[in-house]
Amino acid sequence: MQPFLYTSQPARVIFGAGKMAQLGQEIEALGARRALVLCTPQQRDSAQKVMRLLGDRAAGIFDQAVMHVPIESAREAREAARRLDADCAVAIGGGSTTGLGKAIALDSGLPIIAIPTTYAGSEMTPIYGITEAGVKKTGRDMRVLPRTVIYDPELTLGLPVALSATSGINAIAHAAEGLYSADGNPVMALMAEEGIRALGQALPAIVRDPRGLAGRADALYGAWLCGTVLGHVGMALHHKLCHTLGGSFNLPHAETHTIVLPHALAYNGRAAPDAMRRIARALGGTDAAQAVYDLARALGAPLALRDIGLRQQDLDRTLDIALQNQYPNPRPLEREALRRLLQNAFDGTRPSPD
Ligand SMILES: NC(=O)C1=CN([C@@H]2O[C@H](COP(=O)(O)OP(=O)(O)OC[C@H]3O[C@@H](n4cnc5c(N)ncnc54)[C@H](O)[C@@H]3O)[C@@H](O)[C@H]2O)C=CC1
Ligand SMILES: O=C(O)/C=C\C(=O)CC(=O)O
Repeated sequence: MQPFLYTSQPARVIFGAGKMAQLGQEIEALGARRALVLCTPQQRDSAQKVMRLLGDRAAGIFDQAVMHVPIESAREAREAARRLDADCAVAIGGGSTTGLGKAIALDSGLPIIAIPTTYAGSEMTPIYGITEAGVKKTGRDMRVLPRTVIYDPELTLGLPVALSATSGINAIAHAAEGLYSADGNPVMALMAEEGIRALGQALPAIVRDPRGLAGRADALYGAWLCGTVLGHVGMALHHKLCHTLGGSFNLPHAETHTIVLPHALAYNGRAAPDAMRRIARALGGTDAAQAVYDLARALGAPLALRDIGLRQQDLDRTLDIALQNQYPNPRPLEREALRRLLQNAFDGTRPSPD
């Protein structure tokens, strides 16, 4: 056993079909009276359901959550919270909506209740991201960690199959990098392997039967575990590359993670054999990188960066940005090998050990 440091973060998690009905009690338990409900324009119906559920505890809806939290929408949401005299916020949606709640909490300390409807995992982390003048900055601050999280699989029944697949692999990426994190620990390793296992079984079940509650519940369970890992330990090369591709080329978040992960794992394979063994075991394969690639292919997910809007001429710039700052990674960052990694991800090649 290697030496480790383990710090746990407070979490109140309510899990189960129909559990959204408990929201009023949870707001009361926080000592709050007026909730601002946050959502994307596409999920306004869900926010209206929350409003009806809350009755006179509902302060209003702010429905302008967008991916990567542009500072303008963060400012508008903060202003709406002040104008409506909200003393808490309920974020119903994926990582973009939770991220907007975090931007409010960072500024005001307002407690957030998260009701996740994708598998991105932001609800379990003290990580925030805000985009200003085309540059996305992320940071960690305990003020933004949602105080209560309600996982209700019924709310995910309408998540399109394509987004379910890529969002699920976004979650697997948190756990995979958690397994070789520079500040990993045995508790997070247990959660990571179990999270990958749960998602590896649930995602094919969702593709077969998108409205099957059992598959949806298992995927949300996996997302909770993987999100917890992201919240507790540092990430590495894979998240750095995806952050660069999302922030600088506006590539879609979950799809980018899905395409890059097998190649990042192939790059790190020899430097992190124990993590790779655990990832492969969790997915029932023999090679971690290939098992993730084969899962994505079986789910019908995109496999090549060229298919989601990146251009060949963007690869060198991606590499330059990703190499600007050093960060912990099991294998040192080697320019030529990383360029090969990016080319393989661009082409969608099945990875082989690098
Ligand atoms: N701070 C953190 O710890 C983390 C932050 N993120 C951030 O979250 C964002 C991505 O979040 P995602 O969840 O991937 O996407 P998202 O929150 O942007 O959602 C994608 C789309 O799916 C819709 N949607 C969500 N749930 C749905 C459902 N159940 N049924 C039908 N439609 C639904 C949304 O309204 C939106 O149009 C990125 O900005 C990423 O950086 C992601 C992971 C962790
Ligand atoms: O970029 C953020 O908002 C913060 C972290 C993540 O998005 C994690 C991830 O890349 O999935």
